[in-house]
Formats: sequence, C-alpha cells, structure tokens
Amino acid sequence: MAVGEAERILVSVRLRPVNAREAERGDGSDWECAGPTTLMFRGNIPERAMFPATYAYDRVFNPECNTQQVYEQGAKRVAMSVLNGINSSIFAYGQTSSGKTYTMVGVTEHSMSDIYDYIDKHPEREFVLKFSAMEIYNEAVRDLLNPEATQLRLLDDPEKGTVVEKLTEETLTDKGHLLELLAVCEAQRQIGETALNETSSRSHQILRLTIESSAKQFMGRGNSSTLMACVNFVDLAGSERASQTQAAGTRLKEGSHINRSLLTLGKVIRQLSKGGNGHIPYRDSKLTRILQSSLGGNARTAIICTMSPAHCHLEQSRNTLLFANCAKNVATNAQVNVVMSDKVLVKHLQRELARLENELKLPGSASCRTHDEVLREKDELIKQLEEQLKDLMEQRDTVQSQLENFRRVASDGNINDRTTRQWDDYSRSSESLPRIVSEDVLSSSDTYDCAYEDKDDLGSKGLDASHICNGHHQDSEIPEGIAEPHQQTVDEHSVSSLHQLRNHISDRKEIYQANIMPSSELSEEHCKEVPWTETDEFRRSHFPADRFHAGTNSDEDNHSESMLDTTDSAIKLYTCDSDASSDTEKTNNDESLALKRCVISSRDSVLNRSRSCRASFMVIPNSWFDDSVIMKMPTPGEIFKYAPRNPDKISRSLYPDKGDCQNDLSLDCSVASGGVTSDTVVDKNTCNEEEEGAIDGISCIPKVKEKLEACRTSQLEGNQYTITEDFSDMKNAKDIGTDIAVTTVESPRWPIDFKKKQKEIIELWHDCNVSIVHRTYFFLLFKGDNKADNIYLEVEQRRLSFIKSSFSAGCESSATVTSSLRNLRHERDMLYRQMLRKLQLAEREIIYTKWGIDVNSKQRRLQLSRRIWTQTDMEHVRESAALVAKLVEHLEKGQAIKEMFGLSFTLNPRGAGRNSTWRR
Ligand SMILES: Nc1ncnc2c1ncn2[C@@H]1O[C@H](COP(=O)(O)OP(=O)(O)OP(=O)(O)O)[C@@H](O)[C@H]1O
Repeated sequence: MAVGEAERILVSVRLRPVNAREAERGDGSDWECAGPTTLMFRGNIPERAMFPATYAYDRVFNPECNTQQVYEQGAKRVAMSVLNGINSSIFAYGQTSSGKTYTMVGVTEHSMSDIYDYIDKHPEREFVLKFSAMEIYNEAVRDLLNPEATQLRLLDDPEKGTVVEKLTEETLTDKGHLLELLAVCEAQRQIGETALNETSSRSHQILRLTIESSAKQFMGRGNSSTLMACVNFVDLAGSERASQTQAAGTRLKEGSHINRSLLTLGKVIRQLSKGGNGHIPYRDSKLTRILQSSLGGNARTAIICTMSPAHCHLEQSRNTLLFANCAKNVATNAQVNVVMSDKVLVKHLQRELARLENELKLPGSASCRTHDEVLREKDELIKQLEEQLKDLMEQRDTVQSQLENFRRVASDGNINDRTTRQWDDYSRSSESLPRIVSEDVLSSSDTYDCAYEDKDDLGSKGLDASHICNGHHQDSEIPEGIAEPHQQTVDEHSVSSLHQLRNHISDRKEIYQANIMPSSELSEEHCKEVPWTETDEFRRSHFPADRFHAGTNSDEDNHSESMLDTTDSAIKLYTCDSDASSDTEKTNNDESLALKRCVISSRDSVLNRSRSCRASFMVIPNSWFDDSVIMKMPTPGEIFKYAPRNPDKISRSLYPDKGDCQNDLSLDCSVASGGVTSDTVVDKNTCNEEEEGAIDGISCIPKVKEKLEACRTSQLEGNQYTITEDFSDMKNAKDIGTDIAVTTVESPRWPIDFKKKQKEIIELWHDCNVSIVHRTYFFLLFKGDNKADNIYLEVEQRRLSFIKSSFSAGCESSATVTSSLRNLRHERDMLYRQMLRKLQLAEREIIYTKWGIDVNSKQRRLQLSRRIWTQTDMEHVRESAALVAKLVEHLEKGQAIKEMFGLSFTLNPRGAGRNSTWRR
C-alpha cells in the first residue's frame, strides 16, 4: 500500500498451544485455523448459536506456527517501515498467559535483526539508531533504561504529540548494544506470578527504536534530507480475571490498573473503528496517550492478538477477538517523516510555491475552480442586487408618475380641494380647537394597521376617480361602526340633518386615514367591508323592507337624524366615489364636511397594507378633548333597526322582557360568501336551530358557537346570560379574508370599558416608546363611540402588550428599544422645530404658560417638546394630542412620518421580506 493512502491496522491472531496446566485439566482446544485468515470455533457449548463461529483477520496463526512466521506475516512489513521514515507500532494484545511476551520478544528480535540486516545492505546511507524503553506500571511511567528515575511525566508537544519527559534515549552503537539494552529492559520489567502465568507481565512495556537515515553523498553539504521514524514494540499486560488469576493484594491492584488501561485502549480502538469525528478518549489513560500517534495517526500499526485455545478461556478469547474485529477497521494515516536541512527546505518550499502558482494559472485545477466558484457567486449576487435596484427604481418611478397624475386630477378642481377648503373654513371658525391635521403630514406608511395618507398622496398611489372606492355608491354615507350593515345616503340627508352636522363639525378635526393596497384587492377588499358600507340598493335587495324595522328612506332619514342626534361625537365615514363631479355636487349640495372613506389602490404600489387597515377620511370629534362629552349610545330601537333580520325575532331576542336589553348581546354575522349572505343573531333567548345552522356555516367563528352553547346552557338553567367578551377574533376572521361583518349589540356599559382600554393603551404607548404622532392620531381617531373603535383599541392594546412583554422579556434586542427611544427623540426634535413655524408668538406664550414653562427661559421650546406625551393622565394626553395635531399640520410629507411611524408597530425588521423597507 502506498504511503499516505488510507491504511488499516494489520490485525492477526495467534493461537498458542494448550499448555501443560490446561492439558492436565483436560481443557481441549475450542479453536482452529480454517485458513490463513480464518479462525473457527469448534467448541461445543449450549449458547453457541449466539456467537459467530468464524472470524476473519489479516492473518491467523495456529499453535504450530512459530514466532518467525508470525513476525514475517504479521509484523515485518510494519516494522520495516521505520527504515523508510514511517512511524510504526507492533502490539501484542490478549489475555494473561496467552503468549504476548513470548510473541513480542520474538518479533522484536526478528525486527532488530532485519533492521540491522537492512542497514548492512545499505552502506550508502548513514543510519542513526536510538533506543528507549518504558513501562506503564499501575498508571505510572517508568524508564526501563534508568531504573533509578522516578515516575516520568507526559508532556504535550505541538509537533510531536505526547512525549515522555526525560525518557532515556540510548544511541545504539551496534546490534550487540541493542541486545544488551533489551536484556536490561527484560530484567527491569515488572513481573509477577499469578495462577495463570508464573512470569506474568504486570506492566505495559514499550520498546522504542528511532531510526534516522540520510544519504551519505549529500551529508555535510547542507542540502541533505533525513528520514526519521520510530518503531514501537508494545507488549501489553494481559487482561485478566481476578478469579482466574486468583490475584490478591498487589496482584489485584496491578490487575485493576491493567484492566482499566486496556479498557480505555478498547474504547479508543472501538471509537476509531467507527470513523467520523467522535471524541477519542486518548487522554483517559497513559497507555493510549503515549500510543496516540500509533492508533489511527501517523503510523503503521500491526496488532497481534494472542489467544489461549483452551475452553476455560473461552470468554476472554471472545473478548480478544472482538477487540481484533474493531482494530481491523481502524484506519491509519502513515506519512514519511522527512527532516530537511535549511537549504533543502528552501528548495522544497520554492518548488511547492511554483506548483501552487501553476495550479492557479491552469484552468480546471482545484484551487482555480474554487476561485471561479467564488467569483461566480459574487457575480450572481451582484446581478441579483442590480435587479432589485432596478425593481425599486421602477416602483419609485411608478409611484412618482401616479402622484403626478393624481395631482393633475386634483388640480382640475376635484372634490378634495373643495372639501379641504370647506373644511378649512369650518376649522378656522373654531379657534379654540386643534386645527386640521394637514394632509401633508400624513404620508404613506404601512407600519401600522393604518397608513396615513394625505389627499394628494392618494394620487401618488395611482388613484384617480376610478380607483377610489370602486364599487361604492358615491353618496353612501356610512354610519360609523363595523356593526351596522346600515348606511345613509348623503343626498338623503335632510337640511336639518346637514345643519346639525355642521354644528357638529365645529367640534371636529379632519384627519384622514388612507391605506394602500394592490388594486387587484380593491374591490374584493372593499367588498369585505361591504356589509357595513354597502349601497342602499344592495341593502334593499338583500334585506327586504319587511325585515327592517325602518325600511323606508324616510325611516333612514330619521335614523340619520337620530344618529346625528344621539352620537354627538360619532365619526362619519363617507365612501369616496368614482365620480368626482358627483361627489363634488354632493358635497356642494350637502355643504357637509366631506368625510371620505377612501380605499386607495395601486397595483404598482410597493406600499403594502395590513388587511386590517381601513382607508378613511374621517372627521374626528374633539370629544377626547372634553371629558364632559359622553357618548350617547344607540337606543335599543336604533340597534334594532340596524340588524338586517326579522325584527320580530330580534325584538324577541333583545327584549324578551319587552325592553330590558341591558345585559344582552347579540351577534349579527353576515357571511357573504359566494354571493350568499346569511344572517344570524344570537342571544340568550333565541338560540334556536336555525341560528345554529347559520353559525355552523361560519367555520371561522368558534366563539359564536361557544356563545351559543353557553346560551343554551343558560337557557336550560333559566339563567340570564351575559356576554361581554371582546370581538377581536371576529376582527381576525375578517382580516384573514373571510367576509364577515359582525354586528354587536351589547350593553351600554362598553363605553366604560373603552375608557379603561384607552387608559391602558396610553400607558402602553408610554411604556413602548410609541411614536408621538401615532399616539396623537390614534387618540383623536378612536374615541370609542362605536364598536369598530373597540376592535381597533383591542388590536392596539394587544400589539402594545406584546411589544411591552417582548421588551421586558428581553426578546427584542436592546437595539430595538434604543432605536425606539432614539426615534422618539427625533420626533420631539421635529416638533421642536415645528413650534417656531407653526405657532404664533402669542400662541406660543399661551402654550408655554399652560405647560408651566417660563416664557423667558432659553430652552422653552425644547422643554415643551420634551414634555409632550410624557404623562399618562388624561388631561396631559389631551393637551399633548391637541398640541401635536397643531404642530404636525403642515409637515413635509415623507421622512418625518416614516420616522415617526417606524418605531411604533414593528418590533424588529428581522425576517421582513423584500418590501420590508417600506414597512416601518
Ligand atoms: N506460541 C507459543 N508456543 C509455546 N509456548 C508459548 C507460546 N505462547 C506462550 N507460550 C508460553 O506460555 C506462557 C505464557 O506466555 P506469556 O508469558 O508470553 O504470556 P503473556 O500473555 O505475556 O502473559 P501475561 O500477560 O501474564 O504476561 C509462557 O511460559 C510461554 O513460554
């Protein structure tokens, strides 16, 4: 086998003859050699079938074989490798009295003899032989050539591996010298008498011959190289059973050390035989540490396993054969060890350098391929990045052109300008109130559920009249709240309604909330919200008049008025229409504040939106600025009117006792799927099969079923049942694309819950360093006068709770917390700058005074910016919101808003997709 190739340990098994003691006991031989490599079990034992009958090794030697043959066929090749600069080791392994020492003495002598023969035959080379010998006795290393020496230490050498410190190394003068030293070793070795062996070796003996050789003709010129290797002759102590050796005292102690180190050797061999990168416990014994390089390392190795064929040693023999089986699978990695002179080393290195250079030049060489691959990968990466850049630029161009388009449309006198002007007029009429939150401050952002968009920005998303609120009637007024599948037509408002509305307007601010979504989703997405924004026509066709408590226009008008009357602080939503002129006309006719609910669409837009977002222009009341404003709840009659189902039934459901509905809850689930709409009202008294069936069709609302079940139970028990749970799950159902409108008719207690939730959210904003502008808008927009607000608050509260828990659990990197604080500071800086621009001197002074800031202090603006939204009490919050709304009115669209919203709604951009940069 060529050097450097994977080799395996050469394993042979030698059977010794049955000795006199065994023969006396009549212990016959269980084993015989079936061939040069096969050993067979011939014994007759009951459990025979449990063990293999034949064993194959590199060589097997029957009792008749002499040691010469064993050496020739089982060790010579390995031993002689040392002359070629290859480390080698020859082991004898087996139970006590099996013939290890007998074999190793012979093998060593034959090896030495052959080595000297070789030296004699190669006069052209100069050989230097060094001899050392040690034994490991009771886990102590002893120098056999220096008996006086104390226990030797083992050192780890980075180049040589484990070395035995201060081990005597004799340079041999001739063969006779070697034989003398061998005799010394034999004399020094620990031997003891056991029941099995009168001269039992009680230690592991390692005889080491190191050979250096150089070609004589190059010696002394500085350009010679030397081969250097060593050969180990290892005579291991024999594994033994105390019962068999009848060991006691010293012998017992020796035996336990022997067995322990042999056990480690067995583990090492077993582990090596498995291959792979598992841990090899070399360091568990001195024997394996010293022999580490000979076991699976830079060495050729031969192991001669010796066996007694006697039946009484069957178990030990089997163990020996198992060890041999493992050993034959151990691969070694023998190398020629060359010691070079400096000159040779330089030459060698130069040659190596030239070779490597050639490899680099030649295409197809291993290293070139590696470089090529790396280059190819880089090229691909560059290509990908270029494509991404191109995409992004295209998207930017598209958005820009859409913006231009929309601006053109807008400048043609569309309704938005007019609406804005009208609204400005209205808002100017109320000096004491926060001013309109400007369109400019609201730029596209998809950070949060709601992206804020200014009117011009609608155009930037490719919105023209046909894009906006496609599929909705232009004059559909949507009474606010997800719950109500009812809507009003602006045209149908009576003059008095408009008048009332105008009065309300004076208490309101315009904010709009616009979301971006692909146009392909527009109609579908919008339709998902149809149950509460659908047209009259649709409503009439699906909900015949007889199913309504008030099914006529007149009734609706009444309702409209009623709503205006009763929901003083309600947010009004108007769908934007595809026909701008109509809208304008409507606006003119109504002279009402155009509160546009616009779903903005752009297929090309890279600005995504959450499905839970709604795009709306909203007028928000300033009721939050005034605690005294208490929302009026719909009367039971109004609730009744909204439910698109049999009024009698609902009436029964809601008012079983003719009026008391305070603790009832009814769920109206309009499931629009495949053109089918089914309505179900659930309450404690109407849990009938019809309703159950309808609800069964809504697989995504398990809570409804639970409530039904609870209702039924309650009915059976005759108890009143109250459902006060939130409806976030239903909101979720809507979000995931199920067309469900949930109408909740619940206890008028919910405004109280709203206040509580609002307070919690304010605390959470504070804890989570949420954007000030976000807080402001949220605070102003969601005032709790409808169920939809409750859902938004629920979502907001849950999200913030999650963020807070993530912060406190350390789930989020400190960088996220830090960056949110940093962003908050930037936001305050922005407000600080805005103060000078947006507030008149007198106005500023009033505000400073109001906020307890010395009007003459140098840092008054800074102080003010640092105080906004720092407390969680309602008065402070209200003041902060009012001030921020005023300051952000005319902010440049884009950067500021991105920063502001970037910190609020995403914990961490990790894992964000390609559009993540857009999702702040
Ligand atoms: N192949 C053989 N032919 C003849 N006699 C042998 C052979 N092998 C061993 N013997 C004899 O068996 C006895 C025990 O042998 P040896 O001491 O070599 O065993 P061991 O394995 O070294 O035992 P221990 O582990 O106890 O040192 C010796 O008297 C030896 O001469």
